[in-house]
Parts: sequence; structure tokens; C-alpha cells
Amino acid sequence: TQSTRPQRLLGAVQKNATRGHPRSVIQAIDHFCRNKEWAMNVGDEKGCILDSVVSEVSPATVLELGTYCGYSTVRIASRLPPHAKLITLEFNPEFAVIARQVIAWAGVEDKVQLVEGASGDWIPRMKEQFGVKTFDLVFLDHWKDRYLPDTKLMEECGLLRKGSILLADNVICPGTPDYLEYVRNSPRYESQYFKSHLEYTKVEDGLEKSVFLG
Ligand SMILES: Cc1cc(-c2n[nH]c(CCNC(=O)c3cc(-c4ccc(F)cc4)cc(O)c3O)n2)ccn1
Ligand SMILES: [Mg+2]
Repeated sequence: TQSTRPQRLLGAVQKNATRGHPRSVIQAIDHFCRNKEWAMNVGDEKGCILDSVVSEVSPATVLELGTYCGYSTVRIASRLPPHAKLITLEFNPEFAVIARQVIAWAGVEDKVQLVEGASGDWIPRMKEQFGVKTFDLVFLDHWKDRYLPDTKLMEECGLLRKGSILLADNVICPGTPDYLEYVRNSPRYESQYFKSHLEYTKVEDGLEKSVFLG
């Protein structure tokens, strides 16, 4: 039977990356996506911006919305301080199966809790289910029409504190216009756009970094 693209991506990791070496896993995925098959990872160019934000924030608690194959999960987890935790939500069970194996291959599984399901269902349950108070950093990389409703939901559930950072992928392509309008015009956020390109292409895209002011 035919393999799926995530399965082929995992194969490239298992063939070309060294177990326990996150950087080699990232390199193997980027090489596969540049030279064999495009895939919707945040990619190497936007990934460097993600890395610098993670290093600057040095978060104890991170929420990632949209795991896909675990590429950004590995990038974030490999830069977390000791005892820090990353919860990542994936809607598609097939993607989740692959992501768990990519995360394990990189050797960062101790820092990561991968949860299967929809953001709208899980965000209200974060506190009781995972003992989370607030998130220091949220990486939004899931369905583009969910960025705004889920940001409002996180506010309502008290999951953001003064200084929490929201970092959103794809604000230009595929685009999240209602989210951008909200964080750029709301007095409760201080926003900054990092211009870049859609992963592995020359198409414009970028990351929007927004600080919640409380
Ligand atoms: C509701 C809910 C949802 C989730 C959830 N889990 N996994 C995802 C993946 C979402 N990501 C994307 O769709 C995405 C698409 C492109 C793209 C595609 C085609 C093009 F032509 C150009 C660009 C590029 C990207 O960088 C992306 O991130 N969502 C998890 C939990 N709850
Ligand atoms: Mg993305």
C-alpha cells in the first residue's frame, strides 16, 4: 500500500539523522523537504526566528498548537531550560503517530506532551488536565481560522499572564488576517512582525510575535 508523506518524512529522519541529536533530525527533515517533498514544517528560515524567540523567552511552560510531524516541537524542546515542559496539540491522528516517533528519535520526549484532539476542546481543560497555570510561550501553527478564537479562549481561560508571548506562524501565507488585525490593534497586545518566507519557498510569509500585556 502507498506510504504517506509524513511516513516518508519519518523514513528520511530514521535513515539520515542520529538518534538523540535534535539538530541532525531538523537537518534531515529540511533536506527531505527541500530536495524531495515539500511539507508544512515551519522550516529552516522561520525556524531560526523561532529559535531566537525561544532562547530569549527561556519559557518554563510552552503550548504548541499544531504538531504536524514534530519539526518545530523538536526545535523548541531542544532549546528549553531543564524541567521546562512543552504541550503540543495535534488534530490528525496519523500526523500524531509520526510526530511521536520524530520526537523520540530526537530524544526530547521527556520535555514533550503530545495531545491528540482539537484546540477548542483542549484549551479549556489545560489547567485541570495538565496542571498548567499559565503559558510563558504559545506557538500558533494550527488551522489558520482558529488562531483568533483560540487566542480569545486562552485569555478567557486565564492561560495567559502579563508578559506571555504568542508567536504565530503563517500570518501571511496561508494567512490569518482576523488574528493579525486583533493582536495589532488590541491595547492588550504589543505586536511585532518578523518577515520571512513560506517554508522551502520564495513566497512571502512571516511570524507575528505578540506580548500579552494583561
Ligand atoms: C483545530 C486544531 C488543529 C490542529 C492542527 N494540527 N496540525 C495542524 C496543521 C496546520 N498547519 C497548516 O495547515 C499549515 C499549512 C501551510 C500551507 C499549506 C498549503 C499551502 F499551499 C501553503 C501553506 C503551511 C504551514 O506552515 C502550516 O502550518 N493543525 C491542532 C489542534 N487543533
Ligand atoms: Mg505553519
